[in-house]
Amino acid sequence: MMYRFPLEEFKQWPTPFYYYDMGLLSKTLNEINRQVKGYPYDVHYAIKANGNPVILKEIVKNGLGVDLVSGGEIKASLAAGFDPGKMVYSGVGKTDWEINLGLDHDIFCFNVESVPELEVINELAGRRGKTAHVAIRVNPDIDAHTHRYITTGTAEDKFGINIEMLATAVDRALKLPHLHLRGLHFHVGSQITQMKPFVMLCESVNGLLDYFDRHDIHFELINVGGGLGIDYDTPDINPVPDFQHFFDTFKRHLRLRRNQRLHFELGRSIVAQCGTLIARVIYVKENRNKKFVILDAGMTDLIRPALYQAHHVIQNISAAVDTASDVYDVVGPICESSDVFGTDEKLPVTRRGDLVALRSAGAYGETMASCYNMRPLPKSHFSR
Ligand SMILES: Cc1ncc(COP(=O)(O)O)c(C=O)c1O
Ligand SMILES: N[C@@H](CCCC[NH3+])C(=O)O
Repeated sequence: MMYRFPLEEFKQWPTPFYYYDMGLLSKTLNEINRQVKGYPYDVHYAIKANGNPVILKEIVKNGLGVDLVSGGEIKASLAAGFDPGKMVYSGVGKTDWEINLGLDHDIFCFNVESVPELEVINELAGRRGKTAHVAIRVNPDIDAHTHRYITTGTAEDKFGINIEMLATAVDRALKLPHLHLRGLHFHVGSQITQMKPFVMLCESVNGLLDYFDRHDIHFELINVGGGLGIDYDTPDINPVPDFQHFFDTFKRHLRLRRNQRLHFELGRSIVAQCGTLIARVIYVKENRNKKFVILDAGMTDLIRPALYQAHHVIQNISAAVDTASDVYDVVGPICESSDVFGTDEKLPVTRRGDLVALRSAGAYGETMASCYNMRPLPKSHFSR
């Protein structure tokens, strides 16, 4: 059965806009908390997936920490009420002002991606008379087999420190006077739907912990990043991702040491399914071989299809259930040939003024919107 949107309300709001099902977000967060209860696990929300203040408030309320990648994200998470004692900050190119902002707020941990960054954080912490808490981001060289633009954990990617250079980096971190090394950080990629890459990650972590144990180096935490994928094809069948399978993988395969905590940084799996981009049909036009549905939303509102050839389920939510169907390319109004949401989409016969839903758009939708073609940013609305 098709998800029921509040159509009468939608008719009154200017399009395009993001609509968030807050009940689903709450259910998703409850499920995460249920799965980690009783385990030494800390879950951080990767705010890059969605920084909408209303969404953030709900996540704060559910007690999660936050995973950051910029000074702007530090500011947004402070404004939303996240506890700095639960803030972790990754990124290959942290600038001085961003590091200083993190230091001023005594964030829980900088996930450091290079030896030069270790040196800079040490120097900036020293100048403030502080100790910076750090974890070293390891590039585990695991291919998560997702789209090549969203793999992060292979040796060719810019992220983290290669395993063969790790011992030297750890040694350096332990010697720098204004750093406290909390542990190791990993992240293998995004939209991962098979558990195999996570099992491989656990095996890699186990091997490294054995190695450091032998050298009498012990870590208080391991951070395995995020990456759990969602069901883009059938969002109504799997509105809440399979967190049980995900956390069980780590419970079964990762050999945590005594008093060691396991950190996670989940983005997409928390917010993707609760968000939908709602657009209005401006025109339906026929060319020689194609019929086009032209929406008032484009790649500026949701860039994932143009950037990663991603597909979001497209639904005409105005059409009556028994309407005859036709086949269309669904496109936006932007002056780019890649501004296409779907080709050969079977939809009910569609007319100017109909409302169209682009599903599973809660993650990397609103946060990646741009003003290209001098368009305004999309607005947002929330379920009651
Ligand atoms: C370091 C780090 N942590 C967490 C995430 C969140 O990933 P996801 O949204 O796939 O859970 C990302 C993005 O891929 C990341 O780069
Ligand atoms: N923005 C990407 C994922 C990248 C995640 C950040 N490393 C997406 O929409 O799928």
